[in-house]
Amino acid sequence: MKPAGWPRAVLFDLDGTLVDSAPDIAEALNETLESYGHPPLTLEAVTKMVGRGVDVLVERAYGALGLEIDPATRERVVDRYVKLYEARATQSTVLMAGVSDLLRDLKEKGVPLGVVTNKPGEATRAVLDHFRLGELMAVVVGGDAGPALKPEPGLLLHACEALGFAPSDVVFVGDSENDVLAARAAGMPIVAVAGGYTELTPEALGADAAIERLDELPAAILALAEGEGAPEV
Ligand SMILES: O=C(O)COP(=O)(O)O
Ligand SMILES: [Mg+2]
Repeated sequence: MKPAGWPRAVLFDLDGTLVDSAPDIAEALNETLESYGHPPLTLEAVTKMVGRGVDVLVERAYGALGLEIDPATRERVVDRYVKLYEARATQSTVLMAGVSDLLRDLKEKGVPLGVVTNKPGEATRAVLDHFRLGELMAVVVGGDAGPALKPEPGLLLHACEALGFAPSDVVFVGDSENDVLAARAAGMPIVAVAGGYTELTPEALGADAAIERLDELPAAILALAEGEGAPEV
């Protein structure tokens, strides 16, 4: 049983958790590939490449096309991709089901909220502001904030520090193995939500709680606060 007022804050992953951003990511990535004379990838293929940050996205795209990429070229390709993505980050992107209600509900209950994503900060803020979610966030940490990307714990620890709360008092909500590993390494409780950009089920991700939809989050948090562990898988 956790003390009253637990958790002190809730942090969310972005891509595949709060927003379905894969269509804009795929479009910007394909524009980038085309500008270098390479063929496009399908939305389905790109969706599975999202979540480890922009360097890995570009590496995976080149790998899928059977192309080698040296570090200097990758840097140039990543720069172009980031520019193209920033220019269209909110064209086809939509909120995941239940996001607005959930965030406003948590906010009304006085729970500070934040976003911790591997997506670079500028595009992250543009997406959040487009959906008027930026104003709900006490902290927003993007992939270029300084610390190593998830699955390393640094971005999450950075957010907890900014909020002034111990990691064990802050719940993280994400869609991928990356998020689970980062939270574990940071010492944070983690809730995995289905419908994101992994082929694994939320149960298989090994989180403290697994939910099908975001509107199940308050109940999952309550169960964690009451000391109910993750269901056996
Ligand atoms: O890979 C990315 O750029 C972002 O992914 P995330 O929001 O799931 O961390
Ligand atoms: Mg994600």
